Amino acid sequence: MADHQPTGMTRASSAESSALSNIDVAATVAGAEEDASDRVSNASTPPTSLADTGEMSTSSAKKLAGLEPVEEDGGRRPKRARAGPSSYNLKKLSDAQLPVGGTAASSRNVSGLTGRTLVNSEESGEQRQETPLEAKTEKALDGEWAIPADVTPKELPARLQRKTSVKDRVKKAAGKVGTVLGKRTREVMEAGKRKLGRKRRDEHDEDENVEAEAEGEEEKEEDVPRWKKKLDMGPKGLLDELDLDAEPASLAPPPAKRAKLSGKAALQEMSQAPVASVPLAKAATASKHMKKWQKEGLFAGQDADFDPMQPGGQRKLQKKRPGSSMSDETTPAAATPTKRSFVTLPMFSYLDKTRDFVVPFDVFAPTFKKGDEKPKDWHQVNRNRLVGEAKEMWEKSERLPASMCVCQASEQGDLGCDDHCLNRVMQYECNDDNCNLSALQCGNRLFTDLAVRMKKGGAFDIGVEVLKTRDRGFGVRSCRTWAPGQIIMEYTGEIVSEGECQRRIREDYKDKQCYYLMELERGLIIDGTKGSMARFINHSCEPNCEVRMVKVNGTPRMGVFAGDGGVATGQELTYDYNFDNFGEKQQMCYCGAPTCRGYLSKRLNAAEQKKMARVENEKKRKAAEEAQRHAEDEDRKKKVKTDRGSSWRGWVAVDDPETKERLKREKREREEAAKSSDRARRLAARRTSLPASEREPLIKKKSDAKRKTVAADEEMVGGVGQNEVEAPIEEEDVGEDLAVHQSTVRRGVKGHRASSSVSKFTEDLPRPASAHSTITSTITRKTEITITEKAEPESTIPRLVTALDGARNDDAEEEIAVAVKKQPIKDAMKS
Ligand SMILES: C[S@@+](CC[C@H](N)C(=O)[O-])C[C@H]1O[C@@H](n2cnc3c(N)ncnc32)[C@H](O)[C@@H]1O
Repeated sequence: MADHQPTGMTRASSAESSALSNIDVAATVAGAEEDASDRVSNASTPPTSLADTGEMSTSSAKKLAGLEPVEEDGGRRPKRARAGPSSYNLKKLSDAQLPVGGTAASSRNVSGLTGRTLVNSEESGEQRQETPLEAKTEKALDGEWAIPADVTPKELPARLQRKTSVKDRVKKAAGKVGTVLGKRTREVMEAGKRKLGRKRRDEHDEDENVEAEAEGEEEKEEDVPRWKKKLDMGPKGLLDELDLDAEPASLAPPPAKRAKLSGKAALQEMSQAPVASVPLAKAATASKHMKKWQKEGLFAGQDADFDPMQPGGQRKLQKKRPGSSMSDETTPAAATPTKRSFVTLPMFSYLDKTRDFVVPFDVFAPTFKKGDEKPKDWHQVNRNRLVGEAKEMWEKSERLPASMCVCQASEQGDLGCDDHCLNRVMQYECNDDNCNLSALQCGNRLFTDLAVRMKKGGAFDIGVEVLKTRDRGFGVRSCRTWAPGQIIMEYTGEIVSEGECQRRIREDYKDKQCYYLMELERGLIIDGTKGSMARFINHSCEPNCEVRMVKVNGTPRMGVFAGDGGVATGQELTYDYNFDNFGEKQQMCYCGAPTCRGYLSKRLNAAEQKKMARVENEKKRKAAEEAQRHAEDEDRKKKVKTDRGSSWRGWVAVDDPETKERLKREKREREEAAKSSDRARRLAARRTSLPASEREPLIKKKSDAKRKTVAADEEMVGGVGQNEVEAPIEEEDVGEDLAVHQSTVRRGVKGHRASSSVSKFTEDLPRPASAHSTITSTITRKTEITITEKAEPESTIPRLVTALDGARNDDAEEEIAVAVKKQPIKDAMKS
């Protein structure tokens, strides 16, 4: 674009080059737009809203801008111009009168009239009288704004260039969201108009503003009329979002709380792995209703080019000191801003460039939530303590001479002392005595890094938290990312001897479900019962961490390091326990890994694994065979069932010990019943062969009240008929065989009580289907039978039965019953 634009062109470009200008144009009703173009062509009335600002403002502004020739009507605005929207805007004004040594866009001053504008006017050689207002304005403007004409836009101070970029960005953004923005802006405009009220008042306000501007004062927020604030902000703060009114850094008033970062700085900050000592950043604005923002969290610990899925990337990271606080902040590698590789939210890049954008605090907060269960009986101790004889053992132990590594500093800026470092191989941490590299160059000072992080003590420095798992007790979750090989924490506790450890298992921890014992060195064990958070790390057969011993200044220490794949935010930390089982019973493993060994057991070497695989295969083969057999059995059973018809109830699973036992019992009972029945039959047969006189009464009634019942029962018994009465009770049978006897007798009685040497017995028996069923149904009831003497001759009962039988016939049933009632049974028997 040329340095100077024709009037119409300037306005057009101004409208294009600013989102706000676009908005204004869009907000203007179609008719107004037509009018505007008319006005441009006539050059009598400027096509911007400036034209609507009334006499004073129009004249002064136009003159200032050098855009307006002589007004034909003496400064009075044409009527139709008045009908346009009252969207006077300082930015538009400033855009309208640009450019010096660059495009309108590149030199727009968002604060309104610029010193540059005035200088340009002069430089352009316009011969006109400087008005008092112009003079006043020029005087008030900062000298900094007077830019020599030969300065190209590229040479402009950064803050001025920034304006250009804001404009460009806004233009771009406005173009993208054109329709939405246009619609919203129209709404904003309408809202503004409604608020404005009467036009005259508007004009008055606008004039005031122009004057205030001309005073050369920067537009302070409090000075801006309320209507303008509303107009600019919109009801939803739309324009504020776009930050169009941003002042150049040097001119803007100091921020309320925190200086805004430039887009580049913000990008740089975000792209670097924050080490994180500030869990909660201060609110971005002074308003207490504003959301609080967390400075880090989601990407904490994540280097910009960290991608665990890329093996190449991992190696690269491993070469640097991975994610350590020192590497983040001080190493040359970390100081270089790197490109972010993670996927960002769609609007992120835009916000990132224009705002101090931070991750909302509640995206991932490493804190206990209300109601989360906390571990009990945990005495946290973050450093090792030698206990008992371990102390002496430690003092007596042989100290190896300090090794010296020969690593060289990397020319590419990567960290030295990598996997080939002699100290590293010997599990020694480098220090100034055993390493030639400086702390910043050496990659084998992980415990030193850890100490720095722990000293900071922020939530993201610690970076892990204890949480309850579903099925494995408590576990440890990561609240940030950890690069491969990075130290996460130290496993600390009481260092005890092996003997003491055994004693504790036997005595102190005999009722405990979990042990927190970890072998440190031969003969020395760390008991993490009183120890660090690392004691809560669970086992996995496919872990994401490893636990290693490192000698730090000669002292063995146990560290938890991120595995080869790194650890992502929110993952549970796990390592392979390689469990030495203290008890007989093996613990089931619930790690859920595809290659889970099934138990918390020792890791096997190759030969053991082979053997194990063989055993497993054998097991599988057997299981398959068994399944096959089972399927065949099922088929067979099905076939048999169908062959036998529908009444067949199926086989009994004799494999079941309970069923087996039941079947045996039932069989035994059946046999015994049959035996008793045979015997009863035999005896009955013998009894019936005896004469009645030889039969002695066996049963006597206890009381009169019972007599009837007994008699009735006896009668019923008799009624059953000789053939069915098969239950003489033998002397030895009394009591022990009573159940069998009763069941075979089928008396149709409800119950009997046998006293004397006989046990009590009550049973429901089915009524006999005999010819006397009508009678028996009337007399069936609970009966007490007393067997008078144990040593009753075996023939007594059959005799009694016989007696009744003898008296029995269909016609005499009632009489017999009555007769029995009236006399003692003994007599009845005799008679
Ligand atoms: C050192 S503790 C780990 C912390 C433990 N979860 C707690 O709540 O204190 C080891 C015990 O955790 C349980 N555990 C750890 N990893 C497990 C896994 N993968 N499957 C089942 N249990 C596990 C076992 O009971 C084991 O004895």
